[in-house]
Order: sequence, then C-alpha cells, then structure tokens
Amino acid sequence: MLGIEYQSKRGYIGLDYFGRTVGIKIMPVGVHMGQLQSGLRLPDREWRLAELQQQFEGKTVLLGVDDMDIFKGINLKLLAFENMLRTHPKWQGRAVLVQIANPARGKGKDLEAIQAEIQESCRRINGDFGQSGYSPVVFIDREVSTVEKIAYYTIAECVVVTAVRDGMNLTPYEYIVCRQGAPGSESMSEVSGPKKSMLVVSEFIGCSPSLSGAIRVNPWNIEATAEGMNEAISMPEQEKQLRHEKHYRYVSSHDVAYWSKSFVQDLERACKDHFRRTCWGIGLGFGFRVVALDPYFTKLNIDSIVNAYEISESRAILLDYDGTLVPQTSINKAPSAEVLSIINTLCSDRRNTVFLVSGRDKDTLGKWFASCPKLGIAAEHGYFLRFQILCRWSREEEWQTCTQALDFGWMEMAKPVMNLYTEATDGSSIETKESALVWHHQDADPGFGSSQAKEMLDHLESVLANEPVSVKSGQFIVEVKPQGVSKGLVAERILASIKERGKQANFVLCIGDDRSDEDMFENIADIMKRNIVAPRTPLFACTVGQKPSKAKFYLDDTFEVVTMLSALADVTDPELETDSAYELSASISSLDIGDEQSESTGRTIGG
Ligand SMILES: O=P(O)(O)OC[C@H]1O[C@H](O[C@H]2O[C@H](CO)[C@@H](O)[C@H](O)[C@H]2O)[C@H](O)[C@@H](O)[C@@H]1O
Repeated sequence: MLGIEYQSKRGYIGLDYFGRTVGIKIMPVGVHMGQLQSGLRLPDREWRLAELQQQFEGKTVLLGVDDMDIFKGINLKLLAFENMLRTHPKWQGRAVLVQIANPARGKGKDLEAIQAEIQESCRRINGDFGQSGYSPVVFIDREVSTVEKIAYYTIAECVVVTAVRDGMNLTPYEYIVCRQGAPGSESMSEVSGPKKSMLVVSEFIGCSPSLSGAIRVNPWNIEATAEGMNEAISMPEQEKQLRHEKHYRYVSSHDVAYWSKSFVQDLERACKDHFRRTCWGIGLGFGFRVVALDPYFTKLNIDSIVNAYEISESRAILLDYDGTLVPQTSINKAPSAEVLSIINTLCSDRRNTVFLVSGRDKDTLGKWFASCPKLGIAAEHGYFLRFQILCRWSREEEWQTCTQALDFGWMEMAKPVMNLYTEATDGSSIETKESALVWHHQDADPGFGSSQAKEMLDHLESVLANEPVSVKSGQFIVEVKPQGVSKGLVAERILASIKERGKQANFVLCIGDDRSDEDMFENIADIMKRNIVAPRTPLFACTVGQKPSKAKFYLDDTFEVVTMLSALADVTDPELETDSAYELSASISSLDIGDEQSESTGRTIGG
C-alpha cells in the first residue's frame, strides 16, 4: 500500500507512518433509514402514488434519478432505452423511461451540449415510438420534492443508473427502501403482493460492488445496457423478489448509522497507542513530517553506557554496518581505519562478543574486515555467519549458512520484474547476492526512484505471493530475501550462543539505522524477557537518527555512533585478552547447530 509497510487488522488496513498508525477502510456509506421511512409515511405520498399509478397504468416504468451533469450518462441511458425498444419490440407501447434530472448546479458549454443531446434523444424516441396516450420517455427537468421522488421510486419496476463516473450514488439504496415501504404503513395505493425491485447499475459507481443482485453494465456499451434493461424487466417475478430481499437486508442493516459507528470504532482502535506518544514536526518544506515518538525515546547518554559497560562481565555488541558505521552518503563505503581500530580494541577484551550484523554480502564484509579476525560477522541479514577465526592453527575464515539448503527458484521470478524496473529507471541497478536480490535506486532521480520502488514492491509481492520470501524496502533499496532470515533471528542466536558458553550476557548493545535493524530491536526486546541474558541486563538498543523505532535510544548520526564506540574502546581492557579465537571455535557448536552440512560456501547451522 503506497510502498508503506501495512498490516491487515481485523477488517481494516493499518499503515505504519512515521510512528503513527493510519487506518484505511473501504466501506460504502448507507442511507438514513429513519429519514426515508418518515418520508414513506408522509400523507402526501398517498395521493401522489395514486396519481402516478393511474398515469402509468399497464406500463412498466424504468426510472432514472440523476443530477444534470456531464458524468451522469443520462443520454447514454436514453440511447440504451431506445435500443431496447428497437431490439425487443414487445416493450413498445409498454415500457416507459421516467428520467428525473435534478437541475444543473453548474454551467458551461459541455453541459449545454449534453442538455441539447438529451433533448434531441427524447424528441427522437418519443417521435419514433410514441403513440396516442403513450410517451416512451417522460423527462422531468425541474426540482422534484422528496415525497414525489418517493412516489416515483415506489411505482418503478426498475431503477437504471448509467453514470460514467460517480461517487457512492445512493439512488439504488433509496429505491430499494422505498420499494419495501415503511413497516406497518401499507395503504390502499401501496404496491400489493411480494416486494420486488430491480437495478441496472453502472460498474463505475461506488455502490455497485455492494449490490450483488443488480445487473451491472458498462454504460458506454449501449447494446449491453439495453440488454440489461430488458433482462431486468423481463425477469421472473420470484427472482425479482429474491434479489430485492437480499438487497433490502443489506441496505437496511448497513445504514449511515452503522457506517459511522464502524468508522469510529476503527478510529479508536487505530489511535489506541497514539495517546502515549508525543508528536513532533520534523523537516522542512516537502520533507516536513509529523512524527510520533515514544515519550521514553531518548538520546543515548555516553556516560551511562560507559558505566554499564565497565561493570559488566559478558557483553554482546551487535553492530549494523551501512548508515551506522559509515554514513549512507559516503562514496567510499569501506570502513575507516578509525572504525577498524575501535572494533579491534573492542574485540580484544575477552568479555566482549562483537558481531557485525549487516545486509551486505559476505565477500565484501570479509574483505573489509579481514584485519579484524576476532570480529563475528553475520552477512546477508544472517544468512551467512563468520565467527572468529576458527582454529588456532588456521587463519582462514569460515562461513556457515544459517539454514539448510534453500530453494532459490524464486530468483528466476523476481529477476525479470527487477529488470523491467531497471530498464525504466535511469540510475537504478540490481545487486545479486547469494541469498537475496536487491534493487538499488540511490543514483536514480529521487522522486521517480522512490515511486518506482513502491510500485515494484507491490509488483514483487504479488508475483512472489506463494514463494518463501519476504520483500522489504530499505535505504534506497528493495530487497527480496528468504523468509526466516532476519537480523532479529541472528541476534537471538548470538545471545543464545553466549549463554551456551556459560557467559550469559549482562550488557547488550545493539545499534542500527534502518528497517532491517528494527527486527533486531524487536527480537532483542523480547529476549530480555526470557532467560537468555542475565537478569536485569541493561539493553542499549539504539537507532541512528531521531525517528520512530523499536529502539529505546537514538544517536543522531554515524559520527556520534563512532564517538560512542570509541568511548567504550577507551575503557576496554586489552589486558584481559586471551586466545578467544580458540574459545569461539568451540562456541560454534553451541550455536544451536542442527544437521551440519558441508557446502561450497561453508557449513550449515540449523535454524
Ligand atoms: O544492513 P546494512 O549494513 O545497513 O546493509 C544494507 C544494505 O547495504 C548495501 O546497500 C547500501 O549501500 C549501497 C551502496 O553501496 C546503497 O546504494 C544502498 O542505498 C544502501 O542501502 C547493500 O548493497 C545491500 O545489499 C544491503 O542490504
């Protein structure tokens, strides 16, 4: 939906938009039953009905009630009626089209032209098919009172709406209610016998999908509309009755009161969490956004994290890469010498387990962090894992896949879709990773690139609906990756492995900037409630940039992230260094390893 993440929430769609939930609901508005029923009880109705019954005695009345404007398709209706009289001559002398045209609310050449066409059609049809005492078209272009309209609805065998574009259009609903009559008000002139109503409605009007018993037509198709009219008035009486009953049940139970109540209920549900959030206006011009933030969302205080770090015995440090350790805007994406040095210092303390958790591919990360042998790396959102250098005697890194061999047949389906958008979007490109496909649009025109990304996301979601993949957007990317591979799961595994090694973490720092990192924040918040980390472990879940997040803390940019990590490095005690490489080689087996399986890429750990 608009490229924004959404969930289906009990009959309505909830979009997450800058920390707020925006509910979207499609529901046709109904009629005011009470008002219509009072109209049906008006004393005036009685004599008007009697008059009309006399006027149209022995005739089958088709009724149109429309505003006089260029969208209502009144002339199309007249042409279809003319066609019906010609192709079904049995209706000549018997069928009458009463067209009420509410006076035009506007003026203009187009309106004058349509009025002239209507006049000409009425003249022609009445000239060709009229007989003494029979005018096939009765055109009423004056203000018609509610009670008079109710009388027309009551005598009409069928209502025809041929608008070529319209909003809801409640004429069919009003007609159904009038044909039913007000409960207990049957009078002498009331339509006797079982209640019936028939509808021919344009497929372009709002109420059309809610009337399953109506005959739906494309009003531009004169022949089909003529056939629809003939079918409606020729239908067996019992079927007309069944269709009427079904429509009346719907219209009377889904009235305007039901509609408003239902929206208010959903509004209350969607806004439930809004009250505990604080709204801020952020950005300028077109970049201005109202952002709802949790009141406990605060800037990460470096002194507090340093204090907690110093007194802890087993620390888990999980770091995202792009947008966290290097700015999204950097041309050179490789880590700086400063970042590598800080990471090496953090890794040098045996109390620390430091992991890079990134969406990037394993070869790039392996190359960039070759000088950090004690750093754990989760590449491609954790599909590949590199623990520390495995063995004392070997400095060769070893990658493992987090799951059994997967079927990547979906890539053959996703690639052609991405190709289409790449061809049409200058500056975009496709990145093929071992487990995922990524469409990049950072170098495309910003507006066009992001609207293409939104459209492609929808397209991919429908093409891949039955495939075991998830399609997500990130910083200038749309990524398709296997289901069950997420930074959240990898974070959980890392913390579980620390516990397995008998060093249950009592300090957790988890930092990242984008959508994929939110999975980490969410899983880790949940882990804190379980027994995987030590009781009362401080969790420093931190997002980069002040924006709605599942993290409790934020830092403004990558510069502040590096400053904070550097402060931790300053109080790190390399004295405590041991040959943790050896230790971690043992930890691999504790990482919930399932059926191990050799692969060209490395081994597999069960997931
Ligand atoms: O999990 P992260 O470390 O944040 O990595 C996420 C993605 O990083 C890479 O894309 C990013 O860098 C590109 C330039 O090198 C840039 O065009 C894009 O907008 C950034 O999102 C990587 O190419 C992706 O595969 C990762 O998913």
